[in-house]
Amino acid sequence: MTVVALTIAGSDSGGGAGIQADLKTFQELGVFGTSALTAVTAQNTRGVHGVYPIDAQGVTAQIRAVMDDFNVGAVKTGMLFSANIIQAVAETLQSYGPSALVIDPVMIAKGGASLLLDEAVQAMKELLIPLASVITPNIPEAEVLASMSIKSDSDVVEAANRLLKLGAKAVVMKGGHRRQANYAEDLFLSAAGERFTLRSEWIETKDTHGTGCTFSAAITAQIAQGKTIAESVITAKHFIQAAIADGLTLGGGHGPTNHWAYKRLGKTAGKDVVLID
Ligand SMILES: Nc1ncnc2c1ncn2[C@@H]1O[C@H](COP(=O)(O)OP(=O)(O)O)[C@@H](O)[C@H]1O
Ligand SMILES: Cc1ncc(COP(=O)(O)OP(=O)(O)O)c(N)n1
Repeated sequence: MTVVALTIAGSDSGGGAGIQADLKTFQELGVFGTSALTAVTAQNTRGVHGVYPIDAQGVTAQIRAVMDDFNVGAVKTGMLFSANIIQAVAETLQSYGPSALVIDPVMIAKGGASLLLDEAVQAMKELLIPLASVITPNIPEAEVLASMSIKSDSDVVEAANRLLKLGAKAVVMKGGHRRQANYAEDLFLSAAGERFTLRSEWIETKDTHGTGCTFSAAITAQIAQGKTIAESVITAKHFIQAAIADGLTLGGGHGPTNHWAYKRLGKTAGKDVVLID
């Protein structure tokens, strides 16, 4: 049976992040990818040169077109840009009943461009996060959503707990903005009480464009195929580790990760991922 996943996100013309990263990841993990565009960005490895949002009605129509025709195993959201779009996405998904939902709360691109208006943060907290099977913030995003600064390990745990209180069933606090010695550590916490850290070797590279999109898309693909949230997060960490380890040096800025690496080079391309309870 062909498994279908839906990504609701922005387009990255440079192909490393956004909808393009999601669809490449779905494909590599054996899932048929569908999409609803929220915005078009004029973007490359050097930065974001323009943001052109789709109106909320258009976003709703795309989601409906997919949901009315396919049996969608899991949905992910990426760049949502405005409160109007967030409201449209939340209401439309709810009208189809509960489905597995991975929220990557995209706010700011690597070069500093804003991909979420300030006015949209409250809508994300109130309307969307309560629907999340899992939310995958990086540290700056978690600071905004949890309304606190994150400096220590205990801050990471406290912020994750605050996100669970907003209604998410699970949280992955990504460690790409908080290097720990030679490691990139992601903390998984669930409302059901599961907790573990995924530790991988830190890879010295500037080619990390789209890491968050690729990681959350890999989680979505796994959930769509019937894996538990925890199993999906573990596989996704292997996928992103391989994709960064064998990154593509394309363009003059932050090059994209390599979506082929996980299948071509083996689980982690020689870079281990360790699960710490
Ligand atoms: N230099 C790196 N080496 C190894 N893993 C990394 C590196 N940078 C990011 N990661 C991993 O990539 C994933 C995405 O994290 P992060 O970069 O924090 O997200 P975002 O792209 O949303 O800012 C996480 O699993 C994180 O641990
Ligand atoms: C269209 C679009 N969506 C999301 C992002 C952010 O992607 P992310 O994976 O967080 O990677 P970086 O931008 O931090 O490299 C984006 N840039 N564009």
